[in-house]
Amino acid sequence: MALPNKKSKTAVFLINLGTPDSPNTPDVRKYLRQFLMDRRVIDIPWLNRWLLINMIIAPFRAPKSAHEYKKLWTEQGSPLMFHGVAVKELLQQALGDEYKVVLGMRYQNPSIESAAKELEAKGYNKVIVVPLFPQYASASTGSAVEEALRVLGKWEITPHIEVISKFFDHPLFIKAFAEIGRKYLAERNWDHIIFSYHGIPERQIKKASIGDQCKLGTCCQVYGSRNEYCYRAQCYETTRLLVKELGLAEGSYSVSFQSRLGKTPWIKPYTDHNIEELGKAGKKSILFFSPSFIADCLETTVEGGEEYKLLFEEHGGKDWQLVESLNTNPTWVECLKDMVVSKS
Ligand SMILES: C=CC1=C(C)c2cc3[nH]c(cc4nc(cc5[nH]c(cc1n2)c(C)c5CCC(=O)O)C(CCC(=O)O)=C4C)c(C)c3C=C
Ligand SMILES: [Fe+2]
Ligand SMILES: [Fe+2]
Repeated sequence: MALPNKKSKTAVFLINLGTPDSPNTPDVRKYLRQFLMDRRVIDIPWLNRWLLINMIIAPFRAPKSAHEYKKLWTEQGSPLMFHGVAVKELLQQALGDEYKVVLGMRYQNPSIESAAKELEAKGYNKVIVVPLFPQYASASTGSAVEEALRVLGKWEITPHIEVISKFFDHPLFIKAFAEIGRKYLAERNWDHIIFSYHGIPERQIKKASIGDQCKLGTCCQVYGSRNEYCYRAQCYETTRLLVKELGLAEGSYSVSFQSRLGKTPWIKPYTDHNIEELGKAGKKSILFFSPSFIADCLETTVEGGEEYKLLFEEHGGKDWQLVESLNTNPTWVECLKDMVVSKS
């Protein structure tokens, strides 16, 4: 007997980081608690992490972050969420009926567990897991995949699983970001261009060094099989490809890492230091790319679009322009489709 049609469908499981349910302090606190209790995000012993979260993050950081989230929030909610839902729908249309696309968030809602339940109930037996992080890091992709495998592994009939663990060099990912950036490059000459990526603690780079130990220096500027999973090397490679695609001149741009938390060393150079130095060096206009995010979020709109703009102005800068994220860019949807089809 032939299987019902729906059984032959492939499920596409998009996973993003997640965002609070609302910008109010209790929801932001709940989000930060779940996010930062993840041993891949704050990779210190459990008790130390618990104390840090309950003694510092929950009482002090949560209200401050809620204040930032209020600046980000729109009538449609959090951009990370509404762009995610829109991209899920666009990808579903692009892939057609042979696929079922769902979206789960690593932290808060809709959870990976609830998205997986929807698939299990319908009997999907092949799942393509797509963490929406261009560059692999244990704290982002690694955590999303760990959670997806935990949840999918509990199914009565365990599905065939494919994982797309990185796409920092996918030609359509590069093309999509370049398309958005080109609008601003055509408008005027910029004194400098920054490619800023979410930072991670240096020790997390060391832990992910397989074979050659990353020296956190110029070694990351050449990407290859020896440093395939070095997050910093993937960021430099995304930059190299974007620079090539956009035809930027050497010396007109820099790479740096943003959003650091705590006192331990994070990967360098730091974006805030980079901006201060550029301002002091007399640069008056900066175009700011954030190619570690595929949708606008707190780290692009508020940190990249507002806080860094102020910092630049405080150090003598005049014009600051954030390049918005991929959001619902059609080339980005094509990129997702291409990655899914190649795993089908
Ligand atoms: C130790 C702390 C953190 C690590 C490591 C980290 C890695 C990491 N994060 C992203 C993507 C995003 N992070 C976002 C927000 C955010 N990140 C941290 C901490 C770490 N991230 C915090 C505490 C927060 C919350 C905001 C704040 O209080 O500052 C977001 C935005 C989410 C949103 O709701 O808009 C994204 C996206 C990646 C890709 C990554 C590793 C490479
Ligand atoms: Fe983060
Ligand atoms: Fe490296």
